[in-house]
Amino acid sequence: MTSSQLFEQIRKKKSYLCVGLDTDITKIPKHLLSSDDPVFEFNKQIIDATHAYCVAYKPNIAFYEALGPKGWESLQKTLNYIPKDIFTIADAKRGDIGNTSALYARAFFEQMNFDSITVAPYMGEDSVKPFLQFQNKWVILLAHTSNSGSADFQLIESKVTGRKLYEEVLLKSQEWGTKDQIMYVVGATQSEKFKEIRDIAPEHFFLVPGYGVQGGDLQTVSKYGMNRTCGLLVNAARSIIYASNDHDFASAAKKESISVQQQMEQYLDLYLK
Ligand SMILES: O=c1ccn([C@@H]2O[C@H](COP(=O)(O)O)[C@@H](O)[C@H]2O)c(=O)[nH]1
Repeated sequence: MTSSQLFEQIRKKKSYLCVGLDTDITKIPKHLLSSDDPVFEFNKQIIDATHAYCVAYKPNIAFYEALGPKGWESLQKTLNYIPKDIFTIADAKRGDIGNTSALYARAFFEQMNFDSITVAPYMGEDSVKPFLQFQNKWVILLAHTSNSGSADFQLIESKVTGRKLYEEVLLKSQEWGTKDQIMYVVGATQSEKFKEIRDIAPEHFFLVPGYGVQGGDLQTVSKYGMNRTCGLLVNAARSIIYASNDHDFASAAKKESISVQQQMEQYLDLYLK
């Protein structure tokens, strides 16, 4: 999917919501456990209930690979079930020496056909470049993450440039590919930094986790993070998919995603440049 197709979906749905499919078999409603593939059954009902209100789905790969081959099968079935006009993100946080990265890229882009993958930029250009060789596929680089440990390395200032490590990531990596190939992870919990981060990468999409259970502020993120093509995909996983853990889990997820979509509609009216 291209950035203009993504923006078209955002305008059509008046939403920049990404639903996180972090499906934990120990947390899904008990009545699903008797089905052949409880994880897929849960995801299927969540997708049916939420697809009209979101523009992206982000399965975190850890939740599937922890289940072994059966988990990979549930993941592939989920991916095949997602409507084709919805952007898909493999939250896998990969990145290795070039020849290994090339195989990660083939796994997620060719075998599974995800639109995008999250990548840790720590190993530098040759570890990221192999992911950029695929047409209409995206690399989503970790820039300033939502967790408290993000301060440990990402905020270290270079003695040479005076810039923080996450600022160096944002600046340097823009030389490796275009705004139609690279997005950045910026946590919603870092909302006070969105203005300066947007100034460093004015045109790129940001994937914004950390809203919902982690407490990030949607309005501040939207006010300072939005650009001419929205430029934001705000992710919520647990607050939507576990809105209820009973028979009504899908309708509760629908209600929660409608509520987020309605706020996003207002913010698109207010802040789209
Ligand atoms: O900085 C980051 C990068 C990735 N994540 C991932 O996003 C979701 C958040 O889930 P919630 O339930 O909405 O908190 C999860 O998959 C994380 O691994 C992140 O939170 N922060």
